[in-house]
Amino acid sequence: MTTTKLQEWLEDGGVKDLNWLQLEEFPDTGRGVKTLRPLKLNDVILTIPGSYLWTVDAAFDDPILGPAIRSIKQPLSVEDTLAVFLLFIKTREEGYEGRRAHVNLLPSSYTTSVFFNDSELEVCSGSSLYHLTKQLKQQIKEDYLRLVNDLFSKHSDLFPLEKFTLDEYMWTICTIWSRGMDFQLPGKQFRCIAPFADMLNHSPEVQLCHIYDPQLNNLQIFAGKDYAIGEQVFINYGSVPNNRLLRLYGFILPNNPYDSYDLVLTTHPLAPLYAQKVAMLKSADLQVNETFPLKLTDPLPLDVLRYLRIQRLSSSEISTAEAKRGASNIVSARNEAEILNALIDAIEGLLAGFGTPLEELEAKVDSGVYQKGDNIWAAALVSVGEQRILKLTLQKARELLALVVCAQCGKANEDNKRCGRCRKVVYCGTACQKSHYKEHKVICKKDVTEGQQQ
Ligand SMILES: C[S@@+](CC[C@H](N)C(=O)[O-])C[C@H]1O[C@@H](n2cnc3c(N)ncnc32)[C@H](O)[C@@H]1O
Repeated sequence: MTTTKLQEWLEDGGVKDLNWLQLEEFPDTGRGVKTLRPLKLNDVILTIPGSYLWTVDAAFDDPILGPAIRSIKQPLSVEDTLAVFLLFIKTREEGYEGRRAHVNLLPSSYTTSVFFNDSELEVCSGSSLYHLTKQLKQQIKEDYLRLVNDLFSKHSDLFPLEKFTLDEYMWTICTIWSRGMDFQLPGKQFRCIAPFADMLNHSPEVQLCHIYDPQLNNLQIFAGKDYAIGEQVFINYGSVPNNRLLRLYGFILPNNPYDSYDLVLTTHPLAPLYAQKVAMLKSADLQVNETFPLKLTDPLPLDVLRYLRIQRLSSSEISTAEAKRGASNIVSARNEAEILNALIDAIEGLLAGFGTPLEELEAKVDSGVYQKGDNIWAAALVSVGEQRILKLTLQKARELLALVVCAQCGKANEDNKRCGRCRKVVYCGTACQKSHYKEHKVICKKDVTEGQQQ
């Protein structure tokens, strides 16, 4: 794979040790970087000077592009500034040899979910990926039209519309999503694309090993583990779930340990005691519009319960000590039953919204109906991952509800007592316990047996 021009440009800028790194096609990850020497954990592999990065500042400092993007009344977003910068360089016929050498090495197409056709996307209908992808496709069109209106049409010499097409804009946005590196610097977010470093693929098995140093103004890549000669070198893109991997990077990791489902909770301003509850949420470190990642390892986080407990406080519960403490524990049996029933209804609704149910999708994936690596296979696995998490959340919510409401009559009393044997259900009294015995004994016995076998 010829990287000579890019290499020469970077070496002119003082980048060292590039001759130890080589681009190569790898079976599972596609093109990546191979090391031609052994590396030890934390060895510096690559240092790219700040002036070689694609950044908002570099776009603004460009003598031709800068004045045009500075002239816009409504400033461009970071993403759009980088997109215009990349497209501008891509369409230049002279000058910018180094940056153009980099652009020429970028993939010509992407497999991020916005490029999926309808039947590929339909496989994961109901998932958060499905909804977000539809929104993003629309958003990209709107952003492109705004750029045409605010920038391209005003500087047609720099941005000829036959080259600055919607398809090119979409390609550029996906370039930024899949290759951009984000860093939290004191007081600001910093986003860049680093030539050559952007050829490194992701592995969750290496340590985080890319940093931007604002003092030295450079980007450094370290070895995230020990490598032998000829091995592929990876960086770690972070704890990214499959729905996000497919949306931003166009690939997934089977059995991804970071899979999650983003549960969005909001409270309507017309809800009773709204102002007081918003204040209570705030003092409990929660926002009124919050997104909670439900994870395989924690499918029902305490913060979801705290949010819902506060949201559903009655006027008499709002001044209780537990509510004031941030509702980490049950506020009242009534409140707990209400929030768990609401949560169960909501999760059942979400699961019913998936076009293909979990069991059917799992069977299809296992039987090889979908070719491994295809878009449709990746979409199916995202749906499987999200549905598995939601089912775990549902199970957890049902288990908690069974510890609050009488298994026979459904009453949520403070003094309901647990079944002395399995301790997984509660009763409001012996009458209910006796009436429920026939039904309960099957599970009660089963749970005790399972417990003994473990
Ligand atoms: C920063 S670029 C890495 C270099 C890229 N493979 C290339 O050829 O230019 C990120 C892209 O690499 C691919 N990629 C990275 N890590 C991967 C992995 N573990 N499995 C499959 N594809 C991966 C995805 O297409 C992703 O969008």
